[in-house]
Amino acid sequence: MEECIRITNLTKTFQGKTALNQLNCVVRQGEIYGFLGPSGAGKTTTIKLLTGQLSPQSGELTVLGQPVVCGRGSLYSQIGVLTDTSGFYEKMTVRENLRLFARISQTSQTRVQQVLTQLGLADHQNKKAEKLSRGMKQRLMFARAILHQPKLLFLDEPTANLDPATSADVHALIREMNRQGTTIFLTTHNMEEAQELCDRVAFLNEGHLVEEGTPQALRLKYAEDSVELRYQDGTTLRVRKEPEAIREALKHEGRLLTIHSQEPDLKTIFLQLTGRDLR
Ligand SMILES: Nc1ncnc2c1ncn2[C@@H]1O[C@H](COP(=O)(O)OP(=O)(O)OP(=O)(O)O)[C@@H](O)[C@H]1O
Repeated sequence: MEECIRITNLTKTFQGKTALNQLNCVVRQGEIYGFLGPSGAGKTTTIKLLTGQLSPQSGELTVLGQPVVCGRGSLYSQIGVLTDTSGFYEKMTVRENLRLFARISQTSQTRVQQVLTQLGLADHQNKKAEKLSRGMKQRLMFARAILHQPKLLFLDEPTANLDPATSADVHALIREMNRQGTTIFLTTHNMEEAQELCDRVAFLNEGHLVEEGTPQALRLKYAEDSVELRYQDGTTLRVRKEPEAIREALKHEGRLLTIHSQEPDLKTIFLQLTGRDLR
């Protein structure tokens, strides 16, 4: 699979304080890559560096085959960014906002109608942006970010402060965009979100990348080396995850109901690796 993002030995400091320290990672084209870490880990800083809004102290960044140069906008026609500071004009309607952004990004006006429909905004297109619910505002920001059909979309905490139903809608949108070929670089501290959505995840802690892999591979890697057997009479047995131990346990008189492998969730793995919770 082709590379979409390459980060090599990236270091960023703010007034002498290290935010990112010798970071390395590769995002492949077509994947949903989750960049996970607690508050202050350096997630937003990484997005700003990758989108040329900050320059690093050292290291190299390549996005869609081009070296990233701070302040140079040559990538902007191919990437979309959604952060909590992504804006729109409150006093303009949904449609007017998108028509304006379409003009700025030299996107056809027919695309506006397409995006309004795709994001379920068509029925709200004549509403002023300030009158939208939080979930609909998030959709409008998404609409703005994907209007020009970017190959790569950066989503900085796309479901922060959204209720579960709206978050589920946003997840569906992310999946849909990804199905249509957009690579997604997503930051979150919501581990369930990451587990459900991401093809691969990276754990960031205090500016270091401490682990990376598919959610399933990580769960297996950090799985306890024991299984739990549950019998109809209510007995449970925990034995080593080895054929001999399991065979022995199967000799138990009661009728076996289930065998569970003890796989931790991403939150537990992060805690185990860093001693920190993901808040
Ligand atoms: N412009 C800045 N000036 C000084 N320090 C900064 C600046 N931007 C970020 N930092 C510091 O860099 C570190 C990483 O911040 P960053 O915003 O990237 O974290 P984050 O993982 O995105 O956190 P959150 O989940 O809260 O958004 C923090 O210690 C933050 O205080």
